[in-house]
Amino acid sequence: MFRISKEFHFSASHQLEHLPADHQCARLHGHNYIVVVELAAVGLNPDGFVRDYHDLAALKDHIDRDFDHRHLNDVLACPATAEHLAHYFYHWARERWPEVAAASVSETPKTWAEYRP
Ligand SMILES: Nc1nc2c(c(=O)[nH]1)N=C([C@H](O)[C@H](O)COP(=O)(O)OP(=O)(O)OP(=O)(O)O)CN2
Ligand SMILES: [Zn+2]
Repeated sequence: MFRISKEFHFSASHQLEHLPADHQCARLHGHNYIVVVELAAVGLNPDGFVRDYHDLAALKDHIDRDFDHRHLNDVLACPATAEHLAHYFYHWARERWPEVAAASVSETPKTWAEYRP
């Protein structure tokens, strides 16, 4: 199995309003997010790729347009946790590229959430 991944960055605010008021993440705050999308294939295409990294430019465009410097509570229909973001980016990418196997989101240098069906 071959696996490739590409990383995307954006900065955004969020507020986890469902958490208790004394939880720090119930306050308005922001992160420098990292999104990693992983693609996998048993064989390579004639170019020797799982898929050309360049094909993933549409995800960068989507992130730049709809996530970067946005308030994520206004973007997602569910609480903007790292888990929900990973789930969202997995499905967005998988609808376009069948090799997509997982998506991960980091909010801080110490935390990662992954969605992998
Ligand atoms: N499972 C999850 N837990 C938390 C999420 C999340 O999306 N999924 N999000 C938050 C906050 O939004 C934020 O990310 C704070 O994370 P935390 O690791 O607590 O950040 P700190 O920098 O304060 O961490 P310390 O190492 O404790 O300083 C919270 N939890
Ligand atoms: Zn946060």
